[in-house]
Amino acid sequence: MKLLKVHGSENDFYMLDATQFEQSLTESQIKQLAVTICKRNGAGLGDGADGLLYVDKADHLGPLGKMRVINADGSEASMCGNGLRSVSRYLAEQNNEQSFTVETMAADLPVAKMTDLAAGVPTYRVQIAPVSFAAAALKMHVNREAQKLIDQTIEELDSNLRFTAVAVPNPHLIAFVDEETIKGDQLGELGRYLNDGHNPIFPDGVNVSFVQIQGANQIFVRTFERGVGYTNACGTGMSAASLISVLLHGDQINNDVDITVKNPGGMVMTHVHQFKDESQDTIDLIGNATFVRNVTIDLEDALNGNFEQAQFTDTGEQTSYEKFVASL
Ligand SMILES: N[C@H](CCC[C@H](N)C(=O)O)C(=O)O
Repeated sequence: MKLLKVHGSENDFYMLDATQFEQSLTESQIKQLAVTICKRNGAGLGDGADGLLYVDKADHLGPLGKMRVINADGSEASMCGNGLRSVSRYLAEQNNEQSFTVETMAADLPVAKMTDLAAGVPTYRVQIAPVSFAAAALKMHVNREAQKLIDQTIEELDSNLRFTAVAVPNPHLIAFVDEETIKGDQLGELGRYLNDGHNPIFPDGVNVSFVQIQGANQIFVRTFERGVGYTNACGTGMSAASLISVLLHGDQINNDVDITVKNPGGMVMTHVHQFKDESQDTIDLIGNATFVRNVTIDLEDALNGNFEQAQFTDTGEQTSYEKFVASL
């Protein structure tokens, strides 16, 4: 079995092209594979990963392929912004196309190859959509079943932070904080509680992001992800944060201009397209699609966590990415 180790802003994944198999994997094999190979601290395949990007033939007519996202804990997400850039690059190079759509759980999304952000840093733009502020779309129960949460405190939380919740379409909870707070572990405390599997607010969990406005059209985003924990970056989190920044801080962060989004893993650009009917809002996410190494391992070995025979071949791209980050 061939895997590619990839990352978007150091949010790293194993990418598996399912079309290599005669026989498709079963749902339980896909889940078991994600949980087994993503383990960190030497317990998984190589350096582990934040999740598994499962690429398959599209069901719909038109898209060049389909992306599924399995978190490190085996839960499936409806969307993955950083992962979609690597999937787009993979499909672009396989099909010699530069602009096309990729099928995801909720929508067939337009993607395109862009000018490299830096030498040796392949760069793609992906559309993040659909957007919804509805509590039902977020599976959120706050403030006595409020239909939306826009820049408000959550009564059921002992926190005086003001939050906004938006699905893109995976669920995100966003709060604007100062530099000191973004460096602390209040984000982790919130993230662990809201993803404990039985809290009454987000029974299905939620990705939680703290956002610091750093200047005109410049933000810093740190995310505690559902099903993963702290990640270096979360593409849908940075996209959601950009949309809410335009909504609540439009004097500093503007609609329809490129926004620089820094994160612990590097930097991406976003571009918010806001419409009167907010359910039509979309966010473009532009950033690296780095292929770090090729991995070959027997499927049964990977499923059983026997990694000794795995073969790793580095592409050399990580050096270029690290040079890019050092230049920020
Ligand atoms: N890291 C991904 C998000 C994964 C979302 C997953 N954590 C969930 O929604 O359960 C991104 O770049 O958008």
